Amino acid sequence: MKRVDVAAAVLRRSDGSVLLGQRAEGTFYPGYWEFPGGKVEPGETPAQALVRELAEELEIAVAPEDVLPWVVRKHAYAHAHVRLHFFRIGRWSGEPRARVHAALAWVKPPQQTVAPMLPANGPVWKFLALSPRMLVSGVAAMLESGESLAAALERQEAALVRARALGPALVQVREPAALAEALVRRLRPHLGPEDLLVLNGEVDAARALGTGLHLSQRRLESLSRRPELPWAGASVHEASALRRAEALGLDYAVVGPVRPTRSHPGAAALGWQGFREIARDAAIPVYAIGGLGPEDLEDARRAGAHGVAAIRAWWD
Ligand SMILES: Nc1nc2c([nH]c(=O)n2[C@H]2C[C@H](O)[C@@H](COP(=O)(O)OP(=O)(O)OP(=O)(O)O)O2)c(=O)[nH]1
Repeated sequence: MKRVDVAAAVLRRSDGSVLLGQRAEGTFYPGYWEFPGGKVEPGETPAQALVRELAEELEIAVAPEDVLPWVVRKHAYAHAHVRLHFFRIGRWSGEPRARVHAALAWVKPPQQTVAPMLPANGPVWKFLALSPRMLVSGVAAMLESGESLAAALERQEAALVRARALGPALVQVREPAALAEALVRRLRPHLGPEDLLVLNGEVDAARALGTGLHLSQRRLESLSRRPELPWAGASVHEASALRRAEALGLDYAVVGPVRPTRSHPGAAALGWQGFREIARDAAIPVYAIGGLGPEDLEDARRAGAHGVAAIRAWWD
């Protein structure tokens, strides 16, 4: 079977909408919607191919440093096995024009207002609903340092309100069961349809609370199937665990620690280079964690991250 490398762009405007193109008559899968891009030519890197394709297909110019690696998906079509290198681009010059597509549309995830999408793109569209900001809760740690439950919940609530001022949030509740429930009850009134809660705990508890699920690397390694919940992700510390999260079809992974942290003092920090090596060619979005805050988002994206997960940065 022929193997083809393809580079595709998630061009995102500041309102969150993403550009899709409809494939023209006379091509493979005519009428289907895709992310702009095309085949990688011999001698090109996928990022170089994308800059060329975007100039040819849309007449826009993108600087190489604005082409940010995101996820790599494999798909077996009847005509070829494709490896799709998706990049995120938030800055370009020129107004996109349909030079090869039948139509162009700006669509705001998660609503998919155009259809059908190319078969390989379903999971990718789902990933676009994930916020770049994950807040990891810390109520148990606050109680350990002598704070009252009321004060700890109050701080978590205030942290969520601050984070949401920047856009939708993904909240990971990482607490013993009784605290988790109290925290979910406290945070939920602040959440809108674009926010997402995941429980670091048991599948049944997540189902009962109506949240997604976050797995530790140890729990990830004990599973042979994806938990049946709409959203599920995992923390991983090495590439082999990331491969497992991908194989189970999880929606995201969290990789770290990037910097030394107070919550995991013994763990060796990866640094951005170590993070980059683990996250390279990941099939699912990867959050960077470990001594990071919202101000690290730009560096994280350059290293291939979907976003930043933070604990203390939000509530300190
Ligand atoms: N550009 C793009 N291609 C995608 C996406 N999803 C997806 O499965 N693909 C597949 C479809 C094609 O097999 C391949 C893209 O190839 P292409 O558009 O350069 O070329 P093509 O097969 O239509 O035609 P040609 O260049 O051989 O004339 O990747 C996507 O979102 N964007």
